[in-house]
Amino acid sequence: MAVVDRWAGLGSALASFLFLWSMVQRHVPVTISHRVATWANKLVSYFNPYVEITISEYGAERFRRSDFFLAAEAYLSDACAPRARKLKAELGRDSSNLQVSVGDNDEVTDAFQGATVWWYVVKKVPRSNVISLYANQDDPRTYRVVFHRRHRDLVVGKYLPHVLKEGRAVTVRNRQRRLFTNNPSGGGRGRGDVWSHVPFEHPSTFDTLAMDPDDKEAVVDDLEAFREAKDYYTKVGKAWKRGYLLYGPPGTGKSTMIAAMANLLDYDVYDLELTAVNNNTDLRKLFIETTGKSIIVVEDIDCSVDLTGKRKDKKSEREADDKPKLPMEPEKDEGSKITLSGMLNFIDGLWSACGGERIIIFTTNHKDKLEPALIRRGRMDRHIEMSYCRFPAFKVLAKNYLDVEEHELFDQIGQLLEETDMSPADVAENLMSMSKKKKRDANACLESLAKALKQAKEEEAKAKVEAEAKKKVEAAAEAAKSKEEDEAKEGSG
Ligand SMILES: Nc1ncnc2c1ncn2[C@@H]1O[C@H](COP(=O)(O)OP(=O)(O)OP(=O)(O)O)[C@@H](O)[C@H]1O
Ligand SMILES: [Mg+2]
Repeated sequence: MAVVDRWAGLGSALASFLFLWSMVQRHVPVTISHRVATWANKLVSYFNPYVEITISEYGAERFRRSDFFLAAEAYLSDACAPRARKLKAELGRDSSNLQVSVGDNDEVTDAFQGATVWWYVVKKVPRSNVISLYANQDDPRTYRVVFHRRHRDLVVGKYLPHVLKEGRAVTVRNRQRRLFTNNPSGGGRGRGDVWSHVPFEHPSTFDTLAMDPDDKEAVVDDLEAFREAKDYYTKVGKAWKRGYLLYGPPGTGKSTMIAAMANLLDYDVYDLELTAVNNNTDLRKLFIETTGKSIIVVEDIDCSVDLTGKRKDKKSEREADDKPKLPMEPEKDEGSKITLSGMLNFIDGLWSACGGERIIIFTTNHKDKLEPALIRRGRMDRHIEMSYCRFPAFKVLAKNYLDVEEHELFDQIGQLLEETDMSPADVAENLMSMSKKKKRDANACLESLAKALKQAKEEEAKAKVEAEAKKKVEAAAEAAKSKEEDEAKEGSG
């Protein structure tokens, strides 16, 4: 501790000064003691050639850790941790590598363009009767950066920006991507509690996603263009975000595609459960608490809440209120009160521009049930249809599941897939079926698929015949009824 040794003498002088100072404070009026304090500061800085900058863990936004503090922490762990004596070890990205950072109350030295900089990590211990407002349960920490005053311009103008840039780069490198889900509204203890998260570890990629190759390429191009388009969005005056509507029958790969998107872009995923959000204000809070480089997903948007924008019939509401309630039945007010306008605000209101680099995805099985305002272009910029498995998509699945690119059954299966609607999930299930020897065998799996397709085709044809027959019976009954009515009219006339 070179700095501290050199100024040890000054330390004891300061201790005597502080004693005298406490006496002065007790007996001298406030204005005079304030002046003495100012002179004392000037005196110390005259003799002390070292300058100190502090970086607090919680800045002006008391509930959120300061970006600069986090960058400094990452920078120190990467560049300076090897020289520190007290280290903290944590699991990093993918839980496979170890992250080492500088321990509390330790000191590390860094060199930058001929200047030496000392970093001190100081933990602030709160007074015992103070209730902490910080989101994190740990006591807040502060970095003290100490350097000679002749390096002031270098440190402020170049070194600290370098720390910020490098620290951010290290954070991105070590980032463990996360899958967030919202906690029920009102259940959290503070702002930091609105989302819970687990590591995001879905293996899906666009290579393993079965869909038409041209459509797939178009989606990948669109995502990559979005990622690079920060300047473009600024130029045209648009918030840097993009909306996707994924629609199609169950098991066609909508959720799988979201995971592939997150893996392609290296983004976090926020899975928003709308039924757990009480009202528009809570919805906005949730949005504010998301970070950039993320995908916000609302699955099955048509089933989540009533977003038709229509007011409910007053009479039916009153009737519902009059019905006797079970003891455990929640009060009506406890339900979700998210409105269409709240949802539209969520997608493209002023708040939605905060942070930038966000993708919002809605999924649905019934696109036609959605309020057109919710999914108009500009809100949901791209509508992607995920449909039943056809031959090109099947080839991807056969390659993934069986490692087979050509097979004598391919023609037959291709033909059947054009004539029958089977979801990729069902096709995949058949490709995973085991042969009698409990070993995955390509021939057996493809035969099982062909058999399932033939069966599905027969069932479809049977259902069609039955539906037509039912239609005919209904039409005949209708005709007989109207004939009877006509005869009755004639009789009475
Ligand atoms: N296009 C696809 N490519 C690869 N695998 C698929 C595809 N579609 C479905 N699967 C497989 O089927 C399973 C179910 O698919 P997924 O959950 O993505 O369907 P979904 O469209 O989201 O269905 P739902 O509408 O019921 O939510 C996945 O785990 C995946 O293994
Ligand atoms: Mg799904």
